[in-house]
Amino acid sequence: MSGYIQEDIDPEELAHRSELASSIAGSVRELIDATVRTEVGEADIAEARRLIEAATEILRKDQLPGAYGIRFNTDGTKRSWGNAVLGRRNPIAPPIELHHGAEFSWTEVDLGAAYEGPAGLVHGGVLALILDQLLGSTAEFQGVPGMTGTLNVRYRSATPLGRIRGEARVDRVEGVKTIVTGTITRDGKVTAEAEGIFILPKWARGEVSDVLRKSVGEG
Ligand SMILES: CCCCCCCCCCCCCC(=O)SCCNC(=O)CCNC(=O)[C@H](O)C(C)(C)COP(=O)(O)OP(=O)(O)OC[C@H]1O[C@@H](n2cnc3c(N)ncnc32)[C@H](O)[C@@H]1OP(=O)(O)O
Repeated sequence: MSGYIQEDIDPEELAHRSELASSIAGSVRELIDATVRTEVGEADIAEARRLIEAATEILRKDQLPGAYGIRFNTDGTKRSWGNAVLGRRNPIAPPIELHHGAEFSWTEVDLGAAYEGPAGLVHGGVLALILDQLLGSTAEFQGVPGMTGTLNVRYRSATPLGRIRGEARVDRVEGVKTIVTGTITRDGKVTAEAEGIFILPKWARGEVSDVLRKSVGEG
């Protein structure tokens, strides 16, 4: 599959690049929040736009030809820095950091003004986005990965903006299908429940390498 890239980068250099990726994305994330919440007038907006356009021009000096893809390094690590949920170089990613235990996987993340749907509440699509990745990565970590075939989300109660917790576990495996369940909680209360069916795609069946099958890495 194209988009899966093998690289050989010295771990120290990789750590440095990782730091750079997190720092630039963090700055832009801050900018997004500031943009959503700004009350400044026309002159300040014009000045901010000038500076943002100058920054964009600097970043455009050296660009990938397309999306970031998924990159494996010879040290066994994997990077999905462009991922819309996990990507450490992607400012529209919340970003969530996943933790994997033997029984379940979890994440905790602060969702601020940029993730609003109804007033003061997290957008339902954002919760579905997070659940999709969390459940999919849980299947991947357990060695039974797949593409999302179906994702059902039940929104039990509104989720106020702020710190949420997501948890997921593999419920069962049926051939090429992995059924994963999960929840979103806010202040200890379950606000959304999900069940996902993750299906090993045809192109990966029979030939999926161990590195791809259990290759959870950093976002
Ligand atoms: C190593 C691979 C890694 C993959 C990526 C890991 C990312 C990890 C991160 C993840 C987070 C990010 C996640 C993302 O963002 S993934 C991006 C969003 N998802 C997609 O783009 C998926 C698009 N769809 C497809 O690629 C194929 O249709 C898939 C792969 C889903 C099925 O393929 P195919 O159509 O060829 O399957 P089959 O005909 O052999 O049927 C096989 C079995 O599956 C049953 N079935 C079929 N379709 C569905 C369905 N929609 N719901 C429920 N069940 C379904 C079917 O009845 C049969 O069951 P049974 O009769 O045997 O009981």
